[in-house]
Amino acid sequence: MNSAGKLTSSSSELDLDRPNIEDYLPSGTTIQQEPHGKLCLRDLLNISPTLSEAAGAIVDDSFTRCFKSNPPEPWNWNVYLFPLWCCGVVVRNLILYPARLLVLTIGWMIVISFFIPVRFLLKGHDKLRKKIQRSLVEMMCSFFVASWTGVVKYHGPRPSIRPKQVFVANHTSMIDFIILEQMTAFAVIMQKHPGWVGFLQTTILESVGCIWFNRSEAKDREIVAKKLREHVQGADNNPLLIFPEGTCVNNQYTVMFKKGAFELGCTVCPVAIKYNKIFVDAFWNSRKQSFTMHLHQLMTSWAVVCDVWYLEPQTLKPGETPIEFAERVRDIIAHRAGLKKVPWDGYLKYSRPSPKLKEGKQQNYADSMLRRLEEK
Ligand SMILES: O=P(O)(O)OC[C@H](O)CO
Repeated sequence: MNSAGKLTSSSSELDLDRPNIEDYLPSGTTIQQEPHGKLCLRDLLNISPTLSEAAGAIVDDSFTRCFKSNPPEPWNWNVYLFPLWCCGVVVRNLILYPARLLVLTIGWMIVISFFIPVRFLLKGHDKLRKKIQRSLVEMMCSFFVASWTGVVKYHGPRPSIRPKQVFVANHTSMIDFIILEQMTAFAVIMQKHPGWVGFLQTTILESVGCIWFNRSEAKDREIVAKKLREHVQGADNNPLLIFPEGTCVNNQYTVMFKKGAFELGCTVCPVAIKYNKIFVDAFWNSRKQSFTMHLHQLMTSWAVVCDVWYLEPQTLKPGETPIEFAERVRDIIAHRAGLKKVPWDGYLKYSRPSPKLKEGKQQNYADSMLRRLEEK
């Protein structure tokens, strides 16, 4: 790449990474709109863009922003709205929640009472057993969606079982998987969880070909890569679903896609998921709450509203690398779901930045300084 090209790409990366300092300034004004005669924090930040960037990185950075929950806007602030809000709290917690819990329990009882006999009695009839298990998993997910009064609009053709294709979606919560699974019994690649979720993974979900791994184990990653290659070769296997961000992002941003799904030599079918935060924020902030508490939050809200788009399948273009392919698909999903792209690896949530990444950032910064000096 020539130096002009390099400067352009680092410039766009810096743009993606630019902090929202204006969010932290008094409302109604921007850095550019200075009130006359009064010296404020804004004036100080205006002295130099570098200082403004540094201050931005201290108060807020694009990585942290990807994982920030969005608390609901308060609307109970006057004398007639407050009693209405109180009624809502009572209805949601004392009427809707128990009713939804009952629906979920009944649903579970139905699924399990069919699942166990099917698993043991249809041992010699693989095709029929797989078909029934697929329907039971879809049914189980439908009960989950009903338990939060999920209002899900699906756009585009429903996925069908075809060999050598992989579905990739942006990731906000484990409920993404439930929402997609109620329509199609995907074989999903996911982090192994403890507790009841882990139990579900290793019993019911394994029956549809789901693959679990521990992202901190390098050995697990190799095994998963091998299992993935085997899975896509099987003509009868359920369609593969991967969340290439590898972690939950707050549905306003999208972090880098891991290249694993894009080097399998398969057709990649992008799926964009956008939640409407009108009643509840569907982002699962796993550092702050367990999945059980996340579900409780959804089940005590009025409804979970979201749109799902099955987008046009994509194939690797001649001369394109898997990383470029991943980036192209990320563009398509980000555009459809209205997500802002940031140049971060989501796994940084769990590990320190590598020297390579730090050097890359330093290089970008040096390039931007050089550019500014050249402009002078
Ligand atoms: O947001 P994380 O990184 O805890 O990921 C949670 C789950 O593994 C998502 O499927």
